[in-house]
Amino acid sequence: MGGTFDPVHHGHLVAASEAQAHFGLDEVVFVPTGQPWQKAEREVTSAEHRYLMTVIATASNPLFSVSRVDIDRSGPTYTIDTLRDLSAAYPGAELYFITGADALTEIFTWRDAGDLFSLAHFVGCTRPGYEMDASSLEGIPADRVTILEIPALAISSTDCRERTAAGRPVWYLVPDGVVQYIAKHHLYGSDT
Ligand SMILES: Nc1ncnc2c1ncn2[C@@H]1O[C@H](COP(=O)(O)OP(=O)(O)OP(=O)(O)O)[C@@H](O)[C@H]1O
Ligand SMILES: O=C(O)c1ccc[n+]([C@@H]2O[C@H](COP(=O)([O-])O)[C@@H](O)[C@H]2O)c1
Repeated sequence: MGGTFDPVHHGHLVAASEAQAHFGLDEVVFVPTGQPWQKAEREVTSAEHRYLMTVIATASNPLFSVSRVDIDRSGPTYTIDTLRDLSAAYPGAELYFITGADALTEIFTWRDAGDLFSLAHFVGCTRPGYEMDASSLEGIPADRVTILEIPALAISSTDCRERTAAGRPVWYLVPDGVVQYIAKHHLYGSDT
């Protein structure tokens, strides 16, 4: 599952769990972005903080792991590179790239988009507030994409950051350890 995870929240974790169960995946690898070039206009928290929060959030699930491939590669993060690196790390594995339906509808703006579908099956998880326009998926080979209906959790990293900055709680929106990590490192303008 690719994401900026700034911070990781329960919407991400539920999407990963549902995809794992639906496809019977052996493992879900969370891949925090290094430099999310389509978010270049905004400030993104350091990759190490985002990586560590993702490790904390996933630590209790034996089927979840976190990869550093995107944060250890310099330059903008492109999924084509992510998938090539993961193919090399997991030779012979059948890869599923899990993302939100909102991100999937943008896939033809991604680098080398036409080459992505030979490397992985794409899973777009439904997300409250995002109506899926089926026509945006027309260019994807039908056998390489699945829209997966998941329990609706209207949580976003943006809202978690804004709540923290305003001194409002993010308990139960993100895992407990992530709440504590945010406070310990004074992320997102938290003052405790
Ligand atoms: N509540 C959610 N339900 C389903 N999918 C989600 C949810 N939140 C995020 N995703 C998906 O997870 C992937 C990684 O998300 P990302 O790290 O960008 O989080 P975000 O909450 O969308 O962040 P931000 O608000 O900072 O843009 C994206 O493909 C996104 O669509
Ligand atoms: O490959 C690209 O050009 C590309 C452009 C935008 C987003 N992505 C990937 O889409 C995933 C979700 O991204 P984001 O920014 O919504 O967290 C993440 O794995 C990104 O690396 C990939």
